[in-house]
Amino acid sequence: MASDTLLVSGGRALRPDATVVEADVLVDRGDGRIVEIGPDLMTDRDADETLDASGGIVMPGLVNAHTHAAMTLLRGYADDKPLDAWLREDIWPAEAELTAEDVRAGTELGLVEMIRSGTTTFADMYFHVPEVVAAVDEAGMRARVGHGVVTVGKDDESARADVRESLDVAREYDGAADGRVRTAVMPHSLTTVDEPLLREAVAEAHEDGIPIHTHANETRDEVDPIVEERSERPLSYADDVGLLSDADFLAHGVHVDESEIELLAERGTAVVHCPASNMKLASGIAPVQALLDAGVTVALGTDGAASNNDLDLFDELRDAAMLGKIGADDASAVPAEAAVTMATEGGAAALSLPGGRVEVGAAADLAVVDFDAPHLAPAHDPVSHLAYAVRGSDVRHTVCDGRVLMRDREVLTLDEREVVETARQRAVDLVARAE
Ligand SMILES: N[C@@H](CCSC[C@H]1O[C@@H](n2cnc3c(=O)[nH]cnc32)[C@H](O)[C@@H]1O)C(=O)O
Ligand SMILES: [Zn+2]
Repeated sequence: MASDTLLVSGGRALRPDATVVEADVLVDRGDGRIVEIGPDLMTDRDADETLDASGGIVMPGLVNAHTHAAMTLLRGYADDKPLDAWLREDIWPAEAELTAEDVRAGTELGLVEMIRSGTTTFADMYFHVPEVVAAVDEAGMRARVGHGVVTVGKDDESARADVRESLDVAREYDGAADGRVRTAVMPHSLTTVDEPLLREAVAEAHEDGIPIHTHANETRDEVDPIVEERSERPLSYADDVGLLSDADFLAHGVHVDESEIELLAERGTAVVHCPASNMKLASGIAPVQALLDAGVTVALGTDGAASNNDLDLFDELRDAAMLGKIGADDASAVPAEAAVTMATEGGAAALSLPGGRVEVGAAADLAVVDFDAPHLAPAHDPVSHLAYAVRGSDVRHTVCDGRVLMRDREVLTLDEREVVETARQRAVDLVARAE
């Protein structure tokens, strides 16, 4: 029996087989693991800390497997443009003005938003990574973080410095925040990092057991030049560069053909589907059901708040199920259970991080979702609701690594008001500098 316990009592637990059972969940706060799941485990008095889950569903904390958290500062700054113009005309010029303090403030805003919508774990590609790590440490979340590398348009020296920084921070911060922070080397994409440096970065990272995370096959404009120049598909090029290992994970995978889907399945490389970003930038529709059918690990991501425009993964769940059906021209494609699995277990698997399952021995990363709201009545099938009707604001408590990050909708680890105010101010100043 654990000596330092958190009891999540009175709710119904979503099990890995997608069944829902009336059960308390007992957590060892010492090692951050689930020690027991079952009815009436102990009285509230016997536990060191309790969370009331009555009327709610205890599910794995959601995993946002691809985002740029600090981009909350650019939420609503530039909309209604395709990827390339959006990045070059608006986003990159604004990002050039970002300071380390801005990244800290924007990241904290993103983390507050994620905690409030039941996300415990995320992957972040940005810069000023030490600030991102400090924010994750303070917030109590779990993350795989990295420095995004762009080499196009840079002289050789600054291109090399960008690669160096990505490798250096990945080595330095792996295992930070009591092990809740892991890292990856993050070349921005197959077209924004030149081949020789891409090869170097991948080889060095893998030599040290560090995974690669990159944007891949996001738009047709990005795929076509690779096909023209190399007479091969982008993921065949990626494979040749060595970045399709089973620890690596790719964002988007919108324009992948059958040969690329097969390649992903063979290599064990995960894809992070970002349906809202793909719709907003009109990037296309990822063949999610085909990826699942082939056995590819599929996770979900919001992408940055400037292309979404929020970090609520429940929106992503719903969008993934909806868009998956339109994409496959089949209403049975990407069913509710598959969407929920992508947002939880799929995410944890893609990022090679603990969590994603409510089961004994698993990391105590949990979201308790209130089912009292009118839009969740009646509840014929809780899994259906999680995919199609629940909103992030229905999350009552969020727990990561056995620690309560939000209780009764109050974030405990960050000062929500202060975080929002600071981010607002910094965003205003940032935009003024960029214009
Ligand atoms: N060190 C790099 C920064 C790369 S961070 C990752 C980048 O990805 C950008 N980004 C955000 N969303 C997307 C997307 O959907 N596709 C491609 N890039 C994106 C984001 O704005 C950020 O510039 C530099 O010197 O520019
Ligand atoms: Zn992205």
